[in-house]
Amino acid sequence: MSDQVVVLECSELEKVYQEGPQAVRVLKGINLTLYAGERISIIGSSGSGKSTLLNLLAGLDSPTRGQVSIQRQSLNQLSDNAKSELRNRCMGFVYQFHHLLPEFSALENVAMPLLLRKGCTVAEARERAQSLLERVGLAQRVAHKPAELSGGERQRVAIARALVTEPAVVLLDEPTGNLDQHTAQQIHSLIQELSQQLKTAFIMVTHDLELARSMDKTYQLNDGALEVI
Ligand SMILES: Nc1ncnc2c1ncn2[C@@H]1O[C@H](COP(=O)(O)OP(=O)(O)OP(=O)(O)O)[C@@H](O)[C@H]1O
Repeated sequence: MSDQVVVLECSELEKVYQEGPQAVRVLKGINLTLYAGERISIIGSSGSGKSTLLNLLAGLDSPTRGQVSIQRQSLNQLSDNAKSELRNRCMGFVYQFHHLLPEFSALENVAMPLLLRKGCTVAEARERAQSLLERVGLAQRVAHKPAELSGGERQRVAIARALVTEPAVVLLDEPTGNLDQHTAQQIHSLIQELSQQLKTAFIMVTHDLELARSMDKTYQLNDGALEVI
């Protein structure tokens, strides 16, 4: 990598789910280093632990063993509030389902992460949201509510919302998984274009091998271990 600043690191990450008397060891010692601007994808069969891994990397769940650091800050040492603050400051999220707030317009949904920050005025948040929506091709849709948008447009709004805070890393969990093939292809192109233009690091979980291969590095999660393929 040309830029060697580490934005996210995990070491010996393990996750065991207790299913009644049975322990299910889903992740068995994952090591990963992500550099500023690096774009990686993670593939793996259903149930291999991809969502579990993303949740741990985001600090939304705690590992059984091992640790995750975001910008050199170990999540194990942070309170839930501090983790939320770190997520808002450093991370963006795109899920298979858009999770937009139905009663708010596209512009308001995209501005929301900035409005949750101290020190950002409503005018600044709206201006930045407008600019992001233009960037994802939705200049004509800013006032529409989620129900008034197509599936692809809603996913574009979700991508704009993930990027509006200029996060160090964006986590994407099956971003094209809920779209028809043609729309998935358009969102695929948008993610490729934005991820190449921005300095943001991307971690994308996908079943789409072509999309996975468009990232800098592709990992496979297999039997609890992560390997580059
Ligand atoms: N909260 C939980 N309690 C117990 N087991 C869980 C829990 N969450 C996930 N699992 C189990 O852990 C394994 C990994 O699940 P996970 O959702 O991470 O897989 P995945 O690779 O994201 O799958 P998919 O591609 O189908 O979304 C599965 O066997 C699942 O049943």
